[in-house]
Amino acid sequence: MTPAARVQGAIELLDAIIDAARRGGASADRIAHEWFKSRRFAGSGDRRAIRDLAWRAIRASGEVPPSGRAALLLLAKDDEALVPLFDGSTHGPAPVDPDEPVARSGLAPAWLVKQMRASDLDWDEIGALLERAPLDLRANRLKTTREALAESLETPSEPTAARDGLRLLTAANVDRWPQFEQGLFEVQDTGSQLACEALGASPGESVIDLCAGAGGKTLALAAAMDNRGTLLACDTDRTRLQRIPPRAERAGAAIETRLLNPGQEAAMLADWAVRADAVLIDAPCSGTGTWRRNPETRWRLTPRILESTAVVQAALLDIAAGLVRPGGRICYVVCSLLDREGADQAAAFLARNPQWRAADVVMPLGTPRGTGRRLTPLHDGTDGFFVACLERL
Ligand SMILES: C[S@@+](CC[C@H](N)C(=O)[O-])C[C@H]1O[C@@H](n2cnc3c(N)ncnc32)[C@H](O)[C@@H]1O
Repeated sequence: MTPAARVQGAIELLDAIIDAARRGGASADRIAHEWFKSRRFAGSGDRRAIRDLAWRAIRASGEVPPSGRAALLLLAKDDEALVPLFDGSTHGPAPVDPDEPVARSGLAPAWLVKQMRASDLDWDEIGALLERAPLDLRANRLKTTREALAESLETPSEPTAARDGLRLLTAANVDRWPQFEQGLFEVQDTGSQLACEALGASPGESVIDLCAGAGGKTLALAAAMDNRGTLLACDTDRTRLQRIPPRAERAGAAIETRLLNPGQEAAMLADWAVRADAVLIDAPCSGTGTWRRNPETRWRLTPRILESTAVVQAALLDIAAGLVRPGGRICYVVCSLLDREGADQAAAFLARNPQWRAADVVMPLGTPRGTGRRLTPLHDGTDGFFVACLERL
């Protein structure tokens, strides 16, 4: 493809991403995957260039842009090399009309920026949420050590602050590596690894991962527990939960799964009432801490979504409280940097549950926030997280 055709490709891909964001459709990653699948003529260099341009444009536009072309024109304002590629050539974009719309640059929708500023995030912190994320691995201690894994990799890496973590120093397609097939590692952000460590799950315990999704954190808990004790992964999303057994098999991890019906979680976990040593709640949230990976999700959030998610978060905390034995604990985690979803939720839980207290969040990174700790890309080089540890008296 010519450079101009790549720009036109990025415009068309962005149009599909913008449309999905407006309709609440598939994620940008999924759309890009499907888009390239139906355009086999694009070689790997074309794909990389088109994706790179599209993601740069997503990062630059704080609000949903009027069109893919308007988003690319925003990039062209600061990138002189792009302007001559609007050349009207056969597969390239039409020449620029000085009166046509250009997307507005910005970090996020105004209402969201306001919430972030109220959560004490300065402009540098918000800006860092839109930078590129590094690629972190977690060595699977059920099968190897991080030192042995690092030595076996052809790509250079360095240890992270997480117990089993490695950060790759160059980009790589890790899911094609034999070490991945053998279950020697998982791809997992350092912040996510630290959130799992904060639960302090140990061998022999009875542990629930209440919002396990596809099991990213459950696998880390299984490794911490050395497969001894009981580890139950729950979720209300069947498709996600179904991904756990094959992943657990590859990792050699012992994990039970249980699908929950929304609104009936406590009843469906009645056999676990007041029994768990520890419950991890990796609650559904706005995902403001993961914009480095999914920058278009900030176009999808609304105050109403934020409020309804906060209601679910509070309910999950109360459900978890009914599962924990006296002396047991909850680790409440959100990949969000908004206090509404993090520190305020933990504080509200403690206010309505006098038989619970805040415990220290044992973590080598982060800064105190309310009764918990906050990890941010700028301060800690991780995705953004809030983590609180709560203990039943
Ligand atoms: C942040 S994601 C979990 C990610 C997962 N722990 C991981 O590390 O990959 C939040 C999950 O909560 C689940 N969820 C939403 N409402 C729930 C509920 N009422 N009970 C249990 N899980 C719920 C969602 O389906 C989603 O998979």
